This record gives sequence, C-alpha cells and structure tokens, in this order.
Amino acid sequence: MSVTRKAVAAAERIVVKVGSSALTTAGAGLDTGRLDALVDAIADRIGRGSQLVLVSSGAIGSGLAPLALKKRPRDLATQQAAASVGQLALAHAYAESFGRYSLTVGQVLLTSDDVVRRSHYRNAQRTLSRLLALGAVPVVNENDTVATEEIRFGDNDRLAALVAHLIGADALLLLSDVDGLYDGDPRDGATRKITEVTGDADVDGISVGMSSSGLGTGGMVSKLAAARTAAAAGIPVLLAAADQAAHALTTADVGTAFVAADTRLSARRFWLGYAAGPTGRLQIDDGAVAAVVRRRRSLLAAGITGVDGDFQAGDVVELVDAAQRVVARGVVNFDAGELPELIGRSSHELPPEQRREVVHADDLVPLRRASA
Ligand SMILES: Nc1ncnc2c1ncn2[C@@H]1O[C@H](COP(=O)(O)OP(=O)(O)O)[C@@H](O)[C@H]1O
Ligand SMILES: N[C@@H](CCC(=O)OP(=O)(O)O)C(=O)O
Repeated sequence: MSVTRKAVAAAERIVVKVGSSALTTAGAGLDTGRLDALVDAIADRIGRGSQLVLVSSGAIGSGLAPLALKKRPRDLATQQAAASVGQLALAHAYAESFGRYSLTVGQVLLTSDDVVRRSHYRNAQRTLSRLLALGAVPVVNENDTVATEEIRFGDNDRLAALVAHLIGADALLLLSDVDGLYDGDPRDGATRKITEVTGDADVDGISVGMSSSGLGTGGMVSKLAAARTAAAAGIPVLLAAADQAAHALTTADVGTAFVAADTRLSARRFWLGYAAGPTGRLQIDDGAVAAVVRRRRSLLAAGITGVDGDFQAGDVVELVDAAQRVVARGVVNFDAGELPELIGRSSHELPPEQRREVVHADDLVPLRRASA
C-alpha cells in the first residue's frame, strides 16, 4: 500500500469533510440513514484512538424541506434562512447519532475571517484543540447565516483544508458522492479514476466540473483545490465517496490519494500561500518563473510583464506565468501605481530608492509542486 494511504490509515489527528450531496437528497432533505452510517465509521475510528474533527456541509440542504422549498435557492437571503433552519436539524442529528456511542459533539460555526485572518485564527485553534482534549467531536460548518457573498467560502472543501492545517492534522479525508477524482467529469462517459496524485502535472490537463447533484456547491473544482492546498502544506489527503467511509477510515484503500509535500509549511508560509486573500496579480516571464519557483529567488522588476489590481505595498499578490497559471504568492513591496514604470527594467536602470525586490524570497511561496 502507498505511503500516503498508510499515513491516512494511521493518522492520529484527522479532519473528515462530508459534502451536502452525500448527506441530503433533493426532495427529502437530510438523510439520517446515511448520516448514521458515516457516524458509525467515525465512531469506530475514534474508538481506535484517533482525534477527529468533522467538517460537515448540508445545512442548506437540510433546511429546504422544513421551509417547503423545492430546490436549493439561488439568492443569499433564502440560502441563509435555509441554513439557519437546517444547521439546527443537522446538529441535532449528529448529537443523536454520536450519542449512540456516548460521544459528545460540539458545534463550531466559522466565518472565513476566523480561519484566514492571522490575528483571529488562534481563537478557532484553541476552541478546536480544547474540544478534542475534552474528548468531544467538533462538528464544523461555515457560519452561513451571517456570511456575506464577498467573504463566504460557499463550499466547505477549502474550509476543511484550512482547518486541517490549523489543528495540525495528520490527514484530511474528503467525502463526497463520487468515489474519487476522475480524469474528466464522470457524467461525460468514458473517464478513468486517478488513484494517486503525486504533484500538479498529474492533474494539469484533466477536466473537473461542478456539482452534479444540485446540492453541493464547489463540485470537483473546489475539492481538487482543497486537496492540493492540504497536500502542499504537508498533509496527506484521501478523496472518496461517503458510502466508502468505513474503508476510508480503516485501510484507506479506496478513492484518490494525494501525496503530501515532505515538509510542513509554517503557519506564516501557509497563510501567505493558501489562506490570505490576494489583492492583485503580477504577470511574470519564463525566466522569472524559473528564478522564483525553482531557484527560490526574489522577484525583481525585470521579470514582470504586467500588473493587475489595486494593491498596496505589504499586500499579498499572485504571480502568474505566461499560461495564466498562478505559480506563487507573495508580499509585494510596491503599490500597484508605482510598478508600471519599473517593470521590465533591470535593477541598475532604476533609481537607487527603487532598487529593491518587488517580492522578497522570504515572503514568497511557490505554489506548483513537481510530480514524482
Ligand atoms: N473530474 C471529476 N472527477 C470526479 N467528479 C467530478 C469531476 N468533475 C466533476 N465532478 C462532479 O463533482 C461532484 C462532487 O461535487 P459536489 O456535488 O460539490 O460534492 P459535495 O457536495 O460532496 O461537496 C461529483 O458528483 C461529480 O459529478
Ligand atoms: N455551509 C453550506 C455548505 C454548502 C455546500 O454545499 O458545500 P459542499 O457540499 O461541501 O460543496 C451548508 O452547510 O449547506
């Protein structure tokens, strides 16, 4: 068995994320039979000594039937009303279900600020760690009823990856209604399941689509992004179907495994690369890509070919290659307005007060990982 699957099987601290499409159905809302089966597998893992945080979607889907809504609403206010009703039902169902094993659940509703803002996340970290230390099962969801369109995660995949890093998890399990990552949308016919992802080149050309159930939000796009985020941060990831939870949580011999980077990213570098919201983009040429991604050098004005966004010195920006792929993120040392007259010029052509790195190597996190 692969090292990654072994690591998932043996993880002492694990985050399990379950999607709406695995817990709710279009007409009937929350499916307590499926929820119980998931809880059976989780309780078994906890019984074998693991600490586990559950990130559960399904609030909106669970609130539809009680409010006589036929399908998932598109507008934010109705989604929030449904989440308000549904979250209560969901929390109640988990409390009952875990109660069968004498396990206590604690509900943790987070906004993106709580996990993204460096000054805030220690609070979430403390609460989750204390719940685990007290032997409770934290059940996390986005605080949908107050999150506005601009700041909400929308799907819980990214939230799960951020929580996994936050609590220092040894593995992340993403459970959905599909049994892994396919090289194309499985609804489109002949596609092949990818059993192991070792780096970005393994998934570069594949087509990933949106949710098929009409219940989920991010589809495979957000699951793939979340898996890459966690793996890059040093956390092994398994992506499987919720009805495979028992296997996923014992032998881990199902689904798609994402091999983790050898080293854990520090909290600061993780925040810089994956959690902070970028406010602009710098287009860079091939030479600059080689320098910053492969040789881990600072980004100089000479390698920049374009500037996008209204950022200020000290903000986080994305570095984008000629194929429009985001190759790195970093803290920029100039305001957006200062850069147009500097870009493409080598340091000796610049006035002395502007001869500084545009992004210093210490403040720069490459985002593309080489495949094995
Ligand atoms: N390349 C792909 N591999 C696997 N599933 C895919 C792919 N592209 C699109 N999908 C779709 O993504 C869906 C899962 O996303 P979603 O419904 O948002 O799940 P969840 O509610 O669990 O977050 C699958 O049911 C599948 O139809
Ligand atoms: N916080 C929302 C999650 C929305 C959602 O659909 O997420 P997901 O199923 O993970 O794509 C809820 O509980 O309904």
